[in-house]
Amino acid sequence: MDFTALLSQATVVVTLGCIAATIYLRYFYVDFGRIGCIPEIPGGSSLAGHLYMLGGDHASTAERWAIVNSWPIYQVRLGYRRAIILNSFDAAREWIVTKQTSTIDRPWLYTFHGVVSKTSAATIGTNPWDERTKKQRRVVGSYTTAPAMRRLEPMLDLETSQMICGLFEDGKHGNEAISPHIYQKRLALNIILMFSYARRFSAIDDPLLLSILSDANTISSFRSTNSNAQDYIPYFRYFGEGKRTAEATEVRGRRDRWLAELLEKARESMSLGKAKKCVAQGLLSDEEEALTKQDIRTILGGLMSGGFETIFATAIIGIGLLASPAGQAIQRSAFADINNSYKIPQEAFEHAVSEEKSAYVAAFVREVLRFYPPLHLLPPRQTYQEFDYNGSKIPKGVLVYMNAQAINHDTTKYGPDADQFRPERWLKKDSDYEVPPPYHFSYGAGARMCTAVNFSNRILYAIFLRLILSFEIVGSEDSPPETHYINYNRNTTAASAIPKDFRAKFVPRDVGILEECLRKSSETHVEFAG
Ligand code: HEM
Repeated sequence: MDFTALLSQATVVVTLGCIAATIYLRYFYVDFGRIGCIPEIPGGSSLAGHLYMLGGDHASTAERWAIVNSWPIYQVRLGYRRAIILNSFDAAREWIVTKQTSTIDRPWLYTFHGVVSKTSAATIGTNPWDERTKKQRRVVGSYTTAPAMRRLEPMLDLETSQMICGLFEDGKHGNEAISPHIYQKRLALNIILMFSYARRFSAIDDPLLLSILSDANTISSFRSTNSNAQDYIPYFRYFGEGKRTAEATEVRGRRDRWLAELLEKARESMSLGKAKKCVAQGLLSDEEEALTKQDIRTILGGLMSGGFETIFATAIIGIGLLASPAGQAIQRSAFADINNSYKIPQEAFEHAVSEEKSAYVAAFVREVLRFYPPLHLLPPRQTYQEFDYNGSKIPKGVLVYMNAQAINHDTTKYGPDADQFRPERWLKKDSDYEVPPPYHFSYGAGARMCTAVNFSNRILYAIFLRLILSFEIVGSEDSPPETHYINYNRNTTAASAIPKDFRAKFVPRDVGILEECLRKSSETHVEFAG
């Protein structure tokens, strides 16, 4: 065969290949065709859809698209998956609360479910909706009811006091500016560990503590839309992006080891007859729910991943806000309200773990969560059944994202001052904008809402009340906190928004009273598994 014939044969093969690829990408690659009634962001490419157009900060780009197009809800393509993004309070309420039975499912994602969770269990928050998930939710819910929360008070007392004590001592009684991050990290991790396994770390440089913190952070990155193109473009699972799979496999091994070690410790201390009231021991001795090993691992995995970074991130940015110039007036208002709510500061310190009596501090907690949602794009939902929306059928199995950053700053719901941090908005009706439950979408909403809303609000209330009561918090001049609601985030490609580093002085309001409060708190008895 001569060269010209060969060339023309090759041209035919390439042309046919291109036609086949185009037909495949156009008609077979994407899971669902365009959904009629919902506008689509223009410009997606055949293979990646809008994935790379979302840039390095998916929540902010999605928020900008909603604003410039005046589309509170729109559709995009993330590789082969069609996705609906909800950007306004009303759209999110309609889809996630009013139509909750239709949007209760969660998608299967290659990296998280197929790799990270392959050898151990996934988590409740990532599981599809079925009888098993329903049962697991019910079981977790039973550990955060009001009576169950009373059992949490001693551990909350211990951890918040240790955090205050660390800032007081290491900050040389308010003379040196320090970074508050590690104290909040330890607090959040210890509370979740004590709640789940009756374990805690006393040293902030304990190697297991540091390993859990770093692994939890890496695992959370496998849930982000930004860092896992292989979830949406399946071919990457075998080529260039395969290094994410290798990373996921490595961290999975370490995570499995420390989860197994924690469960074994809880089991051992039970067999020694030490009755502890942690979730692991409750699950191991359960006789009512017929829990399997997989149920137990899924529940505990869910607690460890759901609670840690969210509490930590919220605590840190709340402190950053208080330490900023604008936060000084907020500290004064909060301190005045605490003093009005209690006879003496010692009483306020003690009761901070058992009630939420200061309306201003409770409003501060709600405003921190609204303004700085720790998860900007919430864990994805998937439609569970077909339903009607604006005259079109939304098929079963479509991805749905709540953009909490956009929803929580929706000016049509919160008013023109939605981009201002104002706890007062929750205290009295001082504007035409009244916001119904869930008030903000940082905990999600509807039937898959966070199972630990009351628990988390109580933890955050105790942290902020005790901090404001104990200290005047002043940001350092050379390393001040960044408090802009987008720019504060250290890594916009991660799933959780962890605030950038900053330093602050924690100046005791009254050393005598503070020492008395800490002494009293140190007498609280908390049991550990060892
Ligand atoms: C500031 C603290 C927290 C925030 C902002 C938060 C936020 C969230 C969000 C956004 C979801 C998904 C909700 C949805 O899809 O509608 C979720 C689910 C969940 N959270 Fe939280 N969370 C926090 C603390 C905690 C804590 C402390 C725990 C456990 C002790 C926890 C356990 C869970 C569980 C088990 C789920 C899965 C629910 C399901 O899929 O059915 N969370 N959380």
